[in-house]
Amino acid sequence: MGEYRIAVLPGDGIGKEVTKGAVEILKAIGDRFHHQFHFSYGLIGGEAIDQEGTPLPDQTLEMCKKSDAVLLGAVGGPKWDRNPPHLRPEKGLLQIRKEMNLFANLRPVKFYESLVDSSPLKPTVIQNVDFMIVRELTGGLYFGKPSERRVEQGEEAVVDTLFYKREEIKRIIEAAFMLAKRRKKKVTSVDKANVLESSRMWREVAEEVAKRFPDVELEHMLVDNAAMQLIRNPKQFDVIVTENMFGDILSDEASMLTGSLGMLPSASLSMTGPALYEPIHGSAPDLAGQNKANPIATILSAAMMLRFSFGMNEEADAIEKAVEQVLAAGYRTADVAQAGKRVVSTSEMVSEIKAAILDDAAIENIMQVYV
Ligand SMILES: NC(=O)c1ccc[n+]([C@@H]2O[C@H](COP(=O)([O-])OP(=O)(O)OC[C@H]3O[C@@H](n4cnc5c(N)ncnc54)[C@H](O)[C@@H]3O)[C@@H](O)[C@H]2O)c1
Ligand SMILES: CC(C)[C@H](C(=O)O)[C@@H](O)C(=O)O
Ligand SMILES: [Mg+2]
Repeated sequence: MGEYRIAVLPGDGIGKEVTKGAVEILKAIGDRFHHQFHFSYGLIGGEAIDQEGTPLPDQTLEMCKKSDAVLLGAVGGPKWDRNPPHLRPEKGLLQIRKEMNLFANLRPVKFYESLVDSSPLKPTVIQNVDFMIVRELTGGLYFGKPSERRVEQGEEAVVDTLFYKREEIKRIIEAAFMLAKRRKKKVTSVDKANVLESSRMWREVAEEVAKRFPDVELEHMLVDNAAMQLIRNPKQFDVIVTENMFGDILSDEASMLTGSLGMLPSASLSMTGPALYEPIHGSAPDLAGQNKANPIATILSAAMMLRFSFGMNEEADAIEKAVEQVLAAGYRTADVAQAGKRVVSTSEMVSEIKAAILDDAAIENIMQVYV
């Protein structure tokens, strides 16, 4: 029996509700496949500021570094929006990404047939969409220094810095090519090379890396065009690789191809240490505490954890299949609700997915007896 230590950081707002759901699903997987998952909980974000005076307490970071994988909900909320920069919940998230060297953020965008009418886009545009956004996560505008307000010639001014070392660009582009090699063999590198020097180096590095992957096609696309192409013809994409902030924006946009921001999971990987799994959405203060949020993005993030961190493909498949089954049966949280479908709460959706996982196990047991 395998034993795995999972650090859970629920964070703020709906982060708590959706991680609670994903933990329940992991427990069901543990029961069905006979794995021991040990969960330990830590503070991050606004709640950590309130209780410990810092958005990422040392204890939380230590616990995560010692774990086999981390599951995170979301951070942030209006309560902390006027705090100084070092006391913002989002700072805790950026710090944990940096401290754990989680440079590669994988955000898969996958179409679900049963949600075809939940997206505002036409079925012909979104049917069979299946691509991966590879977002650089520990560099770029989010981390460059200086980032400050200052006075220049008596005028109030402000600066943020888009900084990358060549090596940081190289490793994320390599990650994208490695993924593409196992997929449809196409990398779209998204940049703003017509304006930004950082993007011109990005393009140069992409071309160097591409030479080592002759069977993978490389295309460059300017980010403004990419934002448009994602809506015009998303089926053209296989792997998109891009800078931190471009990836943040494009992935929220891409979520609407699946019907909701509440559907998109992610994995943040480092070269060596434990990985972190989180939905791409935020703490949704408008839904917090109401048992209305869609837990599927976090549940699918847990499936990514099983696949990438623990090598459990069958277990990850079981979660993904259960999600598909429950959606196909017509259960919907409010964000993807359609006329004639059954609108359920966060906890009801989790129960349905859990039941589908365990029902399947029951069928398997019966088949083992008779077949
Ligand atoms: N990874 C993170 O922790 C993360 C990501 C994004 C935003 N945030 C933070 O969250 C706070 C709110 O930001 P925002 O409103 O711009 O973004 P958000 O992602 O929290 O919400 C955007 C919209 O999508 C909806 N939504 C998001 N997740 C949903 C879900 N699972 N089910 C149903 N609907 C969902 C929300 O109700 C809202 O209307 C901010 O403090 C922001 O910094 C955190
Ligand atoms: C909360 C914020 C710092 C974060 C980001 O921009 O990376 C979020 O939007 C995300 O996509 O994970
Ligand atoms: Mg974002």
